[in-house]
Amino acid sequence: MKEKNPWHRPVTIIITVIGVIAIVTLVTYGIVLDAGSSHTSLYIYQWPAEKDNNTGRVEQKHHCQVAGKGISSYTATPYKAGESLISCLKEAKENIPQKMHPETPLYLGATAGMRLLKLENSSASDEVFKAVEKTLRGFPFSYQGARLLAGQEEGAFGWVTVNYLDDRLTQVSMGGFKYTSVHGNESAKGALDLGGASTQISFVSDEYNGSESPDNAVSFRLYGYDYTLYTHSFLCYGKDQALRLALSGPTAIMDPCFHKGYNETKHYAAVYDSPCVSDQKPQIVSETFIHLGGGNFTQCQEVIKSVFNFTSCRYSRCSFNGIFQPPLQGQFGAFSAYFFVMNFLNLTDTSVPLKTVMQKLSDYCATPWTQVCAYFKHDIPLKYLAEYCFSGTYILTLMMEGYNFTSETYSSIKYIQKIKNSDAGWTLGYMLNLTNMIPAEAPDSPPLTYTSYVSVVTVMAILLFVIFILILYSLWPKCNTEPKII
Ligand SMILES: O=P(O)(O)OP(=O)(O)OP(=O)(O)OC[C@H]1O[C@@H](n2cnc3c(O)ncnc32)[C@H](O)[C@@H]1O
Ligand SMILES: [Ca+2]
Repeated sequence: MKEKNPWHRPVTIIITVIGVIAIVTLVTYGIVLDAGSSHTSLYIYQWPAEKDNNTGRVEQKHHCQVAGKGISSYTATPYKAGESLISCLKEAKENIPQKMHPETPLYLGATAGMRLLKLENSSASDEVFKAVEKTLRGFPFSYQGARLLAGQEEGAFGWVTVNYLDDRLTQVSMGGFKYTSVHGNESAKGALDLGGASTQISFVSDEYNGSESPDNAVSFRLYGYDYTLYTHSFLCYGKDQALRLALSGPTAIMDPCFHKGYNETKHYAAVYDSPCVSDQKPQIVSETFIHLGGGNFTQCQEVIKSVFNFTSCRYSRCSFNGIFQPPLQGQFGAFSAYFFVMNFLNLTDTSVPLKTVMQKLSDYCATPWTQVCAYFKHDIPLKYLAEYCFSGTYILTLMMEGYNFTSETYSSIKYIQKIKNSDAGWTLGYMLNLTNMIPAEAPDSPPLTYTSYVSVVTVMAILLFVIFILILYSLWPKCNTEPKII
C-alpha cells in the first residue's frame, strides 16, 4: 500500500491560503493621458479590486513623461503625435499585469494646447485626435476615448483630485451616525492650476450658489454632500501664452522680466504664432527681433499687469477680463507651473511675508544673466532658466492683482506637487468621475488605502492560517503515552 505523505495536507493548506491572499489583493488599474499644451504625461492609477461599487482608495502607481512637445505641436505631421505616445504606452504594458490589460480603462484628455489649435485650425485638431486614437487603439487596454476637456472640467477635476487625495471629501459614517463636522465647504480646498496655455481657479464659496454667472458653476454630490464649485479657466493665461501676451505689448527695447545681459535673437513667429496674440502682430518686414533683458522686477510687474484687463465688470465683482469671481474662501493648493517655478526660486514657503517673497524675487531678477547661467546651466534647461524671473513675477501678479489674494490671504496658498505620492492635477479627478469611483452617497465605512487594505488582508490570512494549523494539530493522531491496561 502507498504510504501517505504527512506533508501533503499542510502544503495544500498553505497553497490555498496564498491563493486566497492573491485573489483578495487583486488590483484594478486605470490609465489617463494628460495631453497638455507643453507635453503629454501618462498616469497609471491602481485601487483594490474587491471593494463594493469600486470605491476603494485610488493611488498613482506610475508616471511616464512623453518625450517631446505636446500633441498640438504636431499639426504638420499628425501621425507623429500618435507615435510620440508609444514608449509611455509600452511602459504602461510593463507596469500592469498582462491579464489585467483588457479590463484596464485608457483615457486621453487634451487641454489648452488643443483648445487653441481647434480655434486656429479645427481640421488640424481633428487629424491630431485621429492619429492619437489610432495609436491608443493599438494597445491591449480598454480604450475609452480621446477628447478635448472643457476649461470648467479641467478646473473641476483638479479640485476633485486635490480634495480626494487630501481626504476632504469622504464622510465617515459608522453605526448609523455620520460624522460631518469636518466636511463640506469649510474644509474644501481650492485648486490653482497654472499650465502652459491656460490657468484654472476652482473653489467653493458660501457666497456662490451658481445664480450669478452660472457658466462658472459646477455642481456635484459626493459622499452624500452637495458641492457647488466656482471654477474658471483663463485660456491664453498659462505661463507660455502669458509670456507671448507680455512680449507683444508696446515694444520695449529692454524686457524687464529677463535678466540683464540676456541677449537673444528670436523669430517674431515664436511670439505671434498663436491665436492669443496673432491680432497684435506688428506690420514689419524683419522676421526676427533681439530680445534684451533689463532685470527689473517692479517694471516687470507693470508689464505683466498690462496683460490683464480690469476696466469692465458686469457682475458684483470680477477677477479680470470681466470674469465673475466670488470672494476667495479657505485654503488653496497651487500646482503645476505654480510649483515648478516657486520651487526653483525657493519661494514655496507661504508663511514668509509676501513683502519678503517679493524682495527675494526682485533680487533674483536683478541677478545678471551670466551669473544665473554659470550657476544653474548644467541642471536646468536654459529656456526655463531664462524665464523664471518672468514666471515668478507672473505668478505673484496673477494671484494678487488677478485673483485678489492679499498679503494676509497669501499664506492660505500651499504650493504642491504631490499629495501622498500622487501628482496634483486634473487626471485623477477625471478618472474617478468616469469610473464612478466617488459615490454620491456616503459609504458605510471610510475607504482604506491600498497599503492598509493589503496589511489587513495579510494579517487576517496569517491568523486564519495559524487557527487552521492549531485545529489540524489538535486532530493529528498522537502516540498515547498513557500505559495501556490490557
Ligand atoms: O495645462 P496646459 O495649459 O495644457 O499646459 P501643460 O499641461 O502642458 O502645462 P504643465 O502644467 O505641464 O506645465 C506648465 C508650464 O510649466 C513649464 N514647466 C514644466 N516643468 C518646468 C520646470 O521644471 N521649470 C519651469 N517650468 C516648467 C511647462 O513648459 C509649461 O510651460
Ligand atoms: Ca495642464
